[in-house]
Amino acid sequence: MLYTMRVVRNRIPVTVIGGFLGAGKTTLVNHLIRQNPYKLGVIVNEFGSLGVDGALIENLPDEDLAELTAGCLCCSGRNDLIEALVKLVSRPQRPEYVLIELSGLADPVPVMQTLLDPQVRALFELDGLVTVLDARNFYATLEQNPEMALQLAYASSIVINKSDLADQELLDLVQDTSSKLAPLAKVIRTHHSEVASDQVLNQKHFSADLKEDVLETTHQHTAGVKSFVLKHIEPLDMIRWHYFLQKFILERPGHVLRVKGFLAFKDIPEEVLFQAVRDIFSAEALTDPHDNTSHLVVIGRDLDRDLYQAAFQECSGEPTTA
Ligand SMILES: Nc1nc2c(ncn2[C@@H]2O[C@H](COP(=O)(O)OP(=O)(O)OP(=O)(O)O)[C@@H](O)[C@H]2O)c(=O)[nH]1
Repeated sequence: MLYTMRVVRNRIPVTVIGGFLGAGKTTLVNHLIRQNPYKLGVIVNEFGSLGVDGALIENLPDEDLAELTAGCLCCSGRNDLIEALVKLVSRPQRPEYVLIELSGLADPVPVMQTLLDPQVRALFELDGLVTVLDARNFYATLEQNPEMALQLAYASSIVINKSDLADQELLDLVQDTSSKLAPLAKVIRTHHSEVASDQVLNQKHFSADLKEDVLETTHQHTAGVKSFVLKHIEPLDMIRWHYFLQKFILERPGHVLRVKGFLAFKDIPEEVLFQAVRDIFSAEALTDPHDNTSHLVVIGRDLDRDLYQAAFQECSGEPTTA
């Protein structure tokens, strides 16, 4: 089974904005709208039916804003989100770029998984997850809600906000901890979510433009989340790779949170950009050659790096008959 997909051009990029309650997500959305880098469509999700966050979005025509107030996107499911996305792009003046602001308690994973779904990817391209942090309350939030550490693992950019309310020492500590929890992310410090749009939008975190430095990520371990890089210089055997994918990634969604990297296969000329968010994965044939070796960044909990490296080494060699 060759499961690669061609890169579809002209998909509308989507950036998901997450972060703890009150961290500065709406402030960031407004700041991005003010900069006007693209014609933006915004989807706002919140728990209550009042649509408060929607009302807080400024300077955006009503038709470019979709409010999902029926429940938390991570619980109410993908259909509401897909409907909102389709509605935004069905307008004569369709947006060039879509922002999704999650509710402060939402798990970003179901939303990212929806955006990685092949049908959704026909029209939209997940660009990245921006996680906004309130620097002053960071450690208290993390202590009271350790699951937040896992949410950071998926971030492509971290905005350490409210720097006006924290001293230098605390900001350094928050930066250090958050980069360990989010080894794939770029970290930006600011106040009032004042971030230049080109620092968080169009980062292509989920596309074939994967930045090389990501692959140099070293082994880190904080709050149970660790990351490491698997490398293989021999081309992989497709059947053995499928076994590895099944056993070491897809069957371990509670442990393997995020995988990203390049794969080179025997007898297949194009290399592949592989991405997984828990048990949802995608693989795209690269149009430009990489270096014809395989590298995967793996982020997860309670993972044995040596076991993973040994199993990944097994992915070359003769096809198994099992
Ligand atoms: N002092 C200070 N206040 C800020 C900063 N950024 C945002 N705020 C304020 O913090 C409050 C919450 O900001 P929002 O942007 O609404 O936060 P949010 O993450 O969207 O909040 P929820 O939707 O409730 O999760 C607002 O009163 C903002 O004006 C900052 O850097 N410094």
